[in-house]
Amino acid sequence: MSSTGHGAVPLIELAGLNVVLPTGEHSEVQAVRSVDLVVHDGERVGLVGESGSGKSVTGRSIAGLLPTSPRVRVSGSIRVRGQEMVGAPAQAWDEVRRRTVGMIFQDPLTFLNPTMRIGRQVAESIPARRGSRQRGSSGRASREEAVHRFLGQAGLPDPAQVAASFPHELSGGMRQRVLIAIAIAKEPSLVLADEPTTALDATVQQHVLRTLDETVAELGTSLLLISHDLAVVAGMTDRVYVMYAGRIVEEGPTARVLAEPQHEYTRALLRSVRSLTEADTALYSIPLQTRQRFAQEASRAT
Ligand SMILES: Nc1ncnc2c1ncn2[C@@H]1O[C@H](COP(=O)(O)OP(=O)(O)OP(=O)(O)O)[C@@H](O)[C@H]1O
Repeated sequence: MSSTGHGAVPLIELAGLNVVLPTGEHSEVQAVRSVDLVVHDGERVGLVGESGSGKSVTGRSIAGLLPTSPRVRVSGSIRVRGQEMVGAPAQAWDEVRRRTVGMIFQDPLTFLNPTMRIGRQVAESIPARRGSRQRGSSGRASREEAVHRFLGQAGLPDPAQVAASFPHELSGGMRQRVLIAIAIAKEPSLVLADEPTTALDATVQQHVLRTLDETVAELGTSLLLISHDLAVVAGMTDRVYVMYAGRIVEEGPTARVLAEPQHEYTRALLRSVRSLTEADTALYSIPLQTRQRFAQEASRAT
């Protein structure tokens, strides 16, 4: 039993992970350096750090979505439910993405197929095993019902209309909710959200984060939330990793890390949030409910 009281096999376990990426014909960058990171079932974990610190490359490693160039070098260990994935065949990664990890990225337009109606894109991420029992028109009807339910769960007010739309017909906030619907339709064990609201304006950010917060809670899935915004991560996670220059520099319960940051870089991140708070613009992106929870946890931790 681990110190966090969870079972012995974590959902995700990175151990000593290194990732080197080519940046030019004769140059490369080590984006991830000796990273240890664990996500247990049902946990909400944050990965925070400034732009370029290696968060996305870490997230992509977990989803098997690193660039395919032979010059990409990955060493160390990536375990998904105990199964070693470094060096695993592409089909094994397909399986992880189909069953275990649902992803939400910053830019929905690069993820969505522009020529396919939203309904079909959501339907395609529903595992086949669920539709296979009912064939024919009743199977189609129940699939359509499921698509509408997932779109509704992701906070889209008129699921039927959204399902009939193409991506370009929706607003940025709606497209981001579609990504949430696609991610949860797989009933994944982990929702991996990489800067899910960074491209949205503040009010829409707040709504989308609240939806993500509620949906993850409702489904009981784990969450790995990647963000440069400490305020967002503070409001939605129980444990946080702080990343700087490819390394994890600090890890712990979110409330403790915020209340007693050990690393100078974490203190600097916190100072930037606090100075924004003074200007009354910080925490703008945190849903009210989670902001209150953060405030309570922070006061308990001090
Ligand atoms: N496909 C890629 N090819 C080459 N280098 C890359 C690639 N993706 C990221 N990098 C480099 O890896 C390092 C880490 O980038 P990463 O995107 O993980 O940072 P990040 O913390 O997620 O920041 P951001 O939020 O800006 O994406 C950076 O030096 C970046 O330039």
